Amino acid sequence: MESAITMQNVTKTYEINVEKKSLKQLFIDTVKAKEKSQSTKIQIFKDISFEIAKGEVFGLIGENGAGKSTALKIMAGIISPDAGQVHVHGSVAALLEIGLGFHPDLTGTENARLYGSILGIDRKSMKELMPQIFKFAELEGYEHVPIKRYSSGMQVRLAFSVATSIDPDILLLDEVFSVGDKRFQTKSFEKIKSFLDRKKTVLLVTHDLKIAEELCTRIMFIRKRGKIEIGPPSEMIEKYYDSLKEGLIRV
Ligand SMILES: Nc1ncnc2c1ncn2[C@@H]1O[C@H](COP(=O)(O)OP(=O)(O)OP(=O)(O)O)[C@@H](O)[C@H]1O
Repeated sequence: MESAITMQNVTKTYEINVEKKSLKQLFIDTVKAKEKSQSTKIQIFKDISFEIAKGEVFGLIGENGAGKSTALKIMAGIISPDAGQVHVHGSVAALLEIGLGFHPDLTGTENARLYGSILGIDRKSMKELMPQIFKFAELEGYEHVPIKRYSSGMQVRLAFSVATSIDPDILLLDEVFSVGDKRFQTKSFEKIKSFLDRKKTVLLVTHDLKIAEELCTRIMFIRKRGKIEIGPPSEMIEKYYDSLKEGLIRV
């Protein structure tokens, strides 16, 4: 198996401030060199290891707050784990939040160019790609309109189109199908499947289990408190349903 991503013994903890202080109090504390306000730690993952093969559409499912986006952000190199190692083989394009990185006052073209440059695509190649980017996104005519005039669906379509048009080795998608209409969804599925045909790797966070089952080759089910299980889509989805049922019974 040729590996696209490996995570080895990864641990991730977030620190959150529990004490609410006014700005004035924070200033006084700083001047008096008082101890930092109280914080609490939440552990998302403890010592997790797994490998994603080249050519997989790998799904991440689990309840709200389980750590799906955190896992994706670690793999995209946006956040670092506290311990452990992450190895990524190939170029990565990440679509993590609606309009992530889009500047409201810049036009669609300017934002696409900026996004491309962040992903390491030179200006000339981006210029050549621009017509097909706007065509796939069904945004022809909106090239020079500021992003703040785009609907959230239009922004996602543009971001998806840029990320897929630059043809990365690994594509990370976080909940991109919750926006956009059915027809665009179908078109996006085809695009993802074409990635699969060309041995590219796609990582997909979704709450839509039908989409997960249709698209994924394997699924990682993240339980609360960071326990992970990886297996065939139908098996993992069943486990997720069972855990949701257990949760309801407890409530
Ligand atoms: N920057 C941060 N600082 C502190 N805590 C955070 C931070 N980012 C996420 N968290 C917390 O970490 C946990 C996991 O968050 P994450 O966004 O990874 O979950 P998720 O499974 O993607 O959730 P959802 O399905 O709701 O998007 C949550 O409890 C969240 O509040």
